[in-house]
Amino acid sequence: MVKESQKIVALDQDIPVIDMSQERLRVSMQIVKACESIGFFKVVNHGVDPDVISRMEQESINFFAKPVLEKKSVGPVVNRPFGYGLKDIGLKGDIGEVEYLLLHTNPLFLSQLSSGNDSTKFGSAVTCYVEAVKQLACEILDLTAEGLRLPPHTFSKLIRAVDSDSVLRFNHYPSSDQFLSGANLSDKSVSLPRVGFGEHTDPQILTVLRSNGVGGLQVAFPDGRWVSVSPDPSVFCVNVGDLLQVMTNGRFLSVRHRAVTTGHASRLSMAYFAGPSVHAKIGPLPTIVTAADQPRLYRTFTWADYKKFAYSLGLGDNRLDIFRSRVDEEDELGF
Ligand SMILES: C=C1C[C@]23C[C@@]1(O)CC[C@H]2[C@@]12CC[C@H](O)[C@@](C)(C(=O)O1)[C@H]2[C@@H]3C(=O)O
Ligand SMILES: O=C(O)CCC(=O)C(=O)O
Ligand SMILES: [Fe+2]
Repeated sequence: MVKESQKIVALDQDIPVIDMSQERLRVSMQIVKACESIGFFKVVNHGVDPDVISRMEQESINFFAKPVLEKKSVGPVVNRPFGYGLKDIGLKGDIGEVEYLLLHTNPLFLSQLSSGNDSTKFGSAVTCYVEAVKQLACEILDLTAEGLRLPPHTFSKLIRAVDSDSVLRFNHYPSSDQFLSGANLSDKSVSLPRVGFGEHTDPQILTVLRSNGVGGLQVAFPDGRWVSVSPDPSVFCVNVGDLLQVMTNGRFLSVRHRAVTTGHASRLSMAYFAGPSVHAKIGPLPTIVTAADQPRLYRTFTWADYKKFAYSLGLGDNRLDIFRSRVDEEDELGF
């Protein structure tokens, strides 16, 4: 159950909606402003083919409608956290009213993807969707770099790397008649809303999320308000991840967010987490540190180090603080 202190006090009129069909300079300035002030925004006129989206949505509806045993057998067989999950999030005992499918987006993995009889259709829908959202993520990152007056591919080159460690996640928050714990609304002990996906930040560079028309996503504003994002299947929600906060030396905010479920209808979300190669060295960009005349806030680390540490913690724990620079530390990054 969501605690009293964590309840929503605002709806999303304060969330920036960025029209990507505007003049490029304007879009890039709006993106930078949104990343600095909240770390979250919506994009419209994003150019992603609606057929690619609706095909992916239909395939994920079909997937979650299957019996649990079949969902668990989605292949190729991989270790947790990948594959189908029911309520368990991560490796540290976090749970939520959610079932999900977590896939690595490496093309070799996607080419082997199988999900029962409809494997080819499912695999091809995923491949097309990943290609489209990756393209969108790279475009947004290029605009971001331009807005910060950095070389245009500063961030997107990390995502375009052949060994980029990007993942795709499908989340299904069932309606109360399908609650995963077996409870239903006629049971007076069931308190609503319930936590679907607990409060957290996304560890990667950038997240591009699309949902059906059912709400549930909430973002924490810097002033302490939790803002409920109104659902719109035609937009993509974009949020800054931990690595982008580090690379911008804290200028951009990796926003805390969560998903709650009211049980009125089932929510389906699909999130693409754009990440670098596990070997990539991540640290504050020297130009940003110098230009802003700011002390360097974070050390340099590899994405592999960061992920390993993230998985040793719970969902809502602060991961970034441990990577803060010590005062006596030199800037050792040759980025
Ligand atoms: C508890 C955890 C689950 C998570 C990895 C983590 O250690 C902390 C972040 C979680 C998160 C949030 C964004 C993505 O959904 C995810 C796949 C990711 O990369 O970081 C999940 C991880 C997960 O569910 O395995
Ligand atoms: O389902 C949602 O809207 C949010 C999911 C989320 O934050 C995540 O998968 O990391
Ligand atoms: Fe998230």
